[in-house]
Order: sequence, then structure tokens, then C-alpha cells
Amino acid sequence: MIQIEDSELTINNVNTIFESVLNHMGAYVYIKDVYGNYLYVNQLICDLFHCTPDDIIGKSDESFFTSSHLQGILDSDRRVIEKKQLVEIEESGYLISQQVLRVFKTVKAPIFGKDKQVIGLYGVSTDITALHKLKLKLENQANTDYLTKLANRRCFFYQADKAFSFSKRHGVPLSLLIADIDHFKKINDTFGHHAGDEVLKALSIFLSNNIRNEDTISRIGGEEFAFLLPGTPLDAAHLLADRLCEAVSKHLFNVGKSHINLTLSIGVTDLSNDDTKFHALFHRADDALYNAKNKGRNQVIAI
Ligand SMILES: Nc1nc2c(ncn2[C@@H]2O[C@H](COP(=O)(O)OP(=O)(O)OP(=O)(O)O)[C@@H](O)[C@H]2O)c(=O)[nH]1
Repeated sequence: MIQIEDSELTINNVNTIFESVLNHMGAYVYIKDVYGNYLYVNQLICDLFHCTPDDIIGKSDESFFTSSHLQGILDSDRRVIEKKQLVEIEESGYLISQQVLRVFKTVKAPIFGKDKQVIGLYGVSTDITALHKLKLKLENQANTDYLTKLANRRCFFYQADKAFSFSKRHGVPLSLLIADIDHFKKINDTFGHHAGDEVLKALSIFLSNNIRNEDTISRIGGEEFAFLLPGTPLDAAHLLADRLCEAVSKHLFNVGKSHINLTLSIGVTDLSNDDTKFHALFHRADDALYNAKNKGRNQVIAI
């Protein structure tokens, strides 16, 4: 609602109306000089900074945002002024007063003086923090296996394609392990599906704790796990697979009140010069796994 002093709507009260619109449009609106000092802020900015306009005018973002994210804001201001162009960006910043990360969708544009020099900029920012959080959550859900919280098959192939390109370009080794639990069906049949789920969760933690930080583990099937080992040649990957195989076979996993042993079959391979796609590695490791199963399980085969 906008209320003006006059009884008629004329050109004279347009400024008052604009001011009110700026304060109620649900976006942060500001004008800065070329040094980044605020010349105008609407009410929403005052609410955000917990300050009056007088506290803000003449000051720059250094006074209101912590240094951790300030650079992004300052860089986009500089781009507007130096390139004399409108920019549309996603900005984020920690408010000094609140210590919470805010994410903004921002449009900033230059203000030109009469000799076509940039004399300042204006900006309109919308708070998209909630949307940003939701986006991160959905991205995380799309890439995570619901049961074990490991990376899922989709995420695995995305990471694998990136690791493959990197290794090819820089001539560094890349190894792949595919591990499959032996006779897992028996565990489900004996103890029930829920117990099977608990075993999968416990095994995922166990395997994650037995690899290096730079290695990744994903659940790519029901009882099938893939390990990407960047920078690791085949002999070292084989050693790791042997170590995992042995460690799992010696570990006791809790199923209700019982403790059970598991074994793994593992196929191992590494990047070769002839590989043009990650799928070549994947199929080799899968073939190796198939051989390990055929040869009696609880073992590692490298190709
Ligand atoms: N509890 C549980 N079981 C699963 C899940 N995904 C797949 N499985 C089970 O895993 C079992 C896989 O059986 P198979 O493919 O015959 O393999 P296996 O019994 O492990 O035998 P080998 O792989 O040949 O050693 C099936 O019983 C599936 O139902 C899951 O998310 N939870």
C-alpha cells in the first residue's frame, strides 16, 4: 500500500511513489559511487544490515560483509565500472552482523555521467539463499546412494569421465576396482532384507575407512562397489584390492545379534594408451570381476 500527502496523483508525487515501490519490491536496491561507497540503499538493505540509511551511506561493503566472500562482490562491481557493462551474477556473502551465508541473484549496471564516464553503479539483488540451499540438497540427493550415503552410479560415471580426461591429458595413471559381495543373496535369505541393508551400510563405512582421501568409492549396483584411484598404477591398485579383500574377509559384520563374515570378488584394471573412453576401463574391470567370480570368489583378478 502506498499513501501520499496530495489528494491527486500528479507528476510531483512520482518520486515519493518510486521511493515506496523501491522499499516494497522485495529486492535489495542500491546505488554506489565508483569507489564502492553506498549513495542510496532501500529499506530492505537497512533491514539486512540492521542499520539506518545514515549508517550505510558513504560506507562500502567491507563494513557489512566478512572478508571471506567480499572479493566476489568487489570483483563484480569492478567489472561493471571497468567494462561499462551490465552484469548478471550470483553473489554470496557472510554478513558481519549475522554470520550466515546469503546468496543473491544480482543485476548491476553502470551509471554514466554527461561525458560518458562511469560515475557509479546501481544494483538490484534478490535473496535466493533458500533456493540455493534447496539446489545443493537436490544435487546432493541426485548424486548420493540413499542407503549407504556413498556416491551413486550416476555420480560415479560423472567423476570417472572427469578422472579419465584428466589422466589422459596429463599422462598420469588411473586405476579402477569393481568389488562385488560374494553370495549376498544368502545373507538376505537367511537374515532378511533389512539385515542385508545393514550389512551394506557397515561394509560401505568399512571400505571408505580403508582407502585414501583422494580415492573415491561409489555404490554402482545392489552389492557392487567401484573405486576410482587417480594417480595409482595397476600394481598399487592390485595391492589395495588384495588388502581390501583380505580385510573384509577377516572382519565380523553385525547382523542383529549374530556376527558374520563376508567376502568380496574384485576386478582391477588401469588406464591404457588405447583407451579412448572410460567405458573401456569399466568393461575390463567388469570382465576381471566376472573372472574372479568364476574362479571361486574371494579373490582379485587384474587385467
Ligand atoms: N538388502 C539388500 N539387498 C540387495 C540390495 N540390492 C541388491 N540386493 C540383493 O543382492 C543379491 C544379489 O544376488 P546375486 O546377484 O545372485 O549375487 P550374490 O548372491 O551376491 O552372488 P554372487 O555375486 O554370484 O557371489 C540379491 O538377493 C538382491 O536382492 C539392497 O539394497 N539391499
